[in-house]
This record gives sequence, structure tokens and C-alpha cells, in this order.
Amino acid sequence: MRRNLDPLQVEQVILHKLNMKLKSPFMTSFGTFDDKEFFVVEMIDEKGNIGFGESVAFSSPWYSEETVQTSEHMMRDFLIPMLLESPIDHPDDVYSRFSTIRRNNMAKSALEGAVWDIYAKRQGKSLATALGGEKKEIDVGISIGIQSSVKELLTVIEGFAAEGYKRMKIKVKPGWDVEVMREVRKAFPGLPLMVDANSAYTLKDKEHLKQLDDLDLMMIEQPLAHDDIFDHAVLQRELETPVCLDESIHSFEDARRAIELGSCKIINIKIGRVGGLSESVRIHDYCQNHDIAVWCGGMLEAGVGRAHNIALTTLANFTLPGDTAGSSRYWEKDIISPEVIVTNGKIHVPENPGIGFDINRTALNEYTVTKTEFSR
Ligand SMILES: O=C(O)CCC(=O)C1=CC=C[C@@H](O)[C@@H]1C(=O)O
Ligand SMILES: [Mg+2]
Repeated sequence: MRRNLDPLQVEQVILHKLNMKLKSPFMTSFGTFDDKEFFVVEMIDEKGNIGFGESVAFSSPWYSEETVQTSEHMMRDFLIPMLLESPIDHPDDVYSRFSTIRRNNMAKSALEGAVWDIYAKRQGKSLATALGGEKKEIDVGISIGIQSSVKELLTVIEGFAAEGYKRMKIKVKPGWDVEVMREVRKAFPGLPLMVDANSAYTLKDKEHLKQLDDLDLMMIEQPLAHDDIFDHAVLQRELETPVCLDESIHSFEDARRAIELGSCKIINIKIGRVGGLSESVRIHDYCQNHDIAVWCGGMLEAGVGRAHNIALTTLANFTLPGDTAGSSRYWEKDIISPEVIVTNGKIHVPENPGIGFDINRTALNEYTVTKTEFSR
């Protein structure tokens, strides 16, 4: 294990609760997002370094059981006191320090991300380098919600293709799937395409889903239940299209079991879902050793979360474009400076220490609903 001879002591944590309105509603098989409520974690160490993390839990427990309110409770009443208690040798230790608390990975990850940012800044390294990443730029795709008509969907895809995004992920659900994707494939014959079902199907839909095999999709993401890896293995044996797991993977152990069972050929790593950057790196490394491709998913993050996703994606086995689109995908104005810019489907990885972006305090304050401080 990597050791740090300069233990860091967290002195203060500030939870900024923000509410940001999306430029346009984002519809999935489980619900529609109009705005995003979340926390920016600001953390200060004993030397005055400041690190930032972002919580990704949504207001409602649709995607996972965590919500903005449950993560606030977990951070305030359990996790922050555990962090303030004693110095940390290495950010990897945060995961083990939190291990007596079951799950609540998004709450844990928001804090762990800020510790990683401070750690990288203390070392004078970018977060990407501190994590072991080497890419100078990353390929990105974009996630497209369910639209009101196929015509509308084709227009949206055309717009993002013109912006240069490397692949399009189309949200599907029963009644908005095979026929729609046939139309999309017909209109865009060479476009890298995938679908995400957010658990909208069961094994009874196997024959229906097999029709997707004709459409040259990069993968189908999370077709079956959010807590399943067994039925996904059955489905993967029958489908030519690779299955990618999202909701089902909460830890390194989940990934190991899914891979041993043959439940997927690809894993979408979301930092918040797996409890932080350290666990993300462990999953990445294991997948790399088992020929399982990974990519970095998104949770409609604002700039701080986006910066963490960019840093993680610089690791070698992130071979597929992620969902880390530019700041302008969801926001009129982001909370970081400069904003994340996508050029020809690529994001340049910042080289400044830590997350590599400054916080735009004016924007942060504008979106802040409440602010709570915790000190040692
Ligand atoms: O652009 C992004 O941040 C990704 C958006 C996206 O596809 C998702 C975000 C949150 C929940 C889901 O709807 C979905 C996903 O499952 O990956
Ligand atoms: Mg998904």
C-alpha cells in the first residue's frame, strides 16, 4: 500500500448545499430531473490547504437508495466526526476508516474526494497524477435522455454529434427501445452508440432485447434489476451485445463476483456509487487484469464532480468514452473556473495541483441554499 510520511489532519469541513437548475429536463426510465440538489464539500487541513468533493446522491431514491437528505445525515452525524478524529496517512485509508458504516457510498465518496484533492495539492501533483493516471486528454461521450419523439431524438443526436462527442448513450425503456434504436442506427450508420435501461427489464424480455444485437451497439447498460448479477449472467450468455453493469456494482467485491459469474463484459465506474476514488482505482485495476473494459459514468455532476471524473478517467483501462460531458451539457453557469470544455469529443486534463480547477465562488454562492461548518 502507498504510504504518506506527511499525515494530513482535517481541521474543518464546510457543507455547501446547492440547488442548480438543469438547462433542460433529463428523462430516464425511472423519472425526470429538472434540477439538482447536492453538496459541495469544502475541506481544510492543518496547513490551510483546501480540497473539494461533490456528493452525487439525488433528491429522490430512484437511482439508488441514497438521497440528498440521507447523505447529509450520514456526513454530519457519522462520517465527518470520524474524519476529524485523527490524522490520515493516505486517502486510501478513508475507505477503511469508513468501513464500519454500511454502504452510504455517495456520502462517503463526497468526503473522500475532498481528502484526495488535499492530498494531491500537498504533493504538488494533479489529482490525475496522484491517482496514477497518465492520459493528457480523455475521450468523452454524452448521455441522452428519453425524448418526446424519435424525430426530436434524432435532432438532439445530430446536435451532439456536431459538437464532436465520441459516442451517444441513449436512454431506453419498454416502449422506447428497439424500434427507436433502429431509426437511430438508420440515420447514423457509423456512430458509436449504446443504450442504458436503468433496470427497466426482466429476463422475460430476453427475446425482445436480443433484437438489439443487429444494431451494432457498443453495449447495453444495466438492462435488469439494480441489485442483480445472476440474471444478467443469463442474459449476457444469450446476447451478443456486451452487457455493462452500473447500478449493480457498489464495490470491488461486487465487481469481482460479477466478472467471475460472467454477468457483464464492461463496467461503468461511478465514483460515488462505489464509495470513492480509492475503490474506483481498485475496481479499475481488477478489470484491467481480467480484460474487462471500464468507463466513467456520470451523475449530472457540477464542476467539482466532473473534475474528479476527469482525473479518474486518465487511468489506462478507461478505454471507452465516459459520460463526463462539458459543463454546458447541463448548466448555464458551472461552479468551477475554467469550465469543462469539450473539443472534438476530448477534454484536456488539467495539470495544476489537485482537481486542477478553481472554484467560482460567485457562482457557488449564487447556487448555495445552506452552508454548515464542522470543526475539530
Ligand atoms: O451525463 C451524466 O452525468 C450521465 C447521466 C446519466 O446517464 C445518468 C445519471 C444518473 C442516473 C441515470 O439516469 C444515468 C445512468 O444510469 O448512468
Ligand atoms: Mg446507467
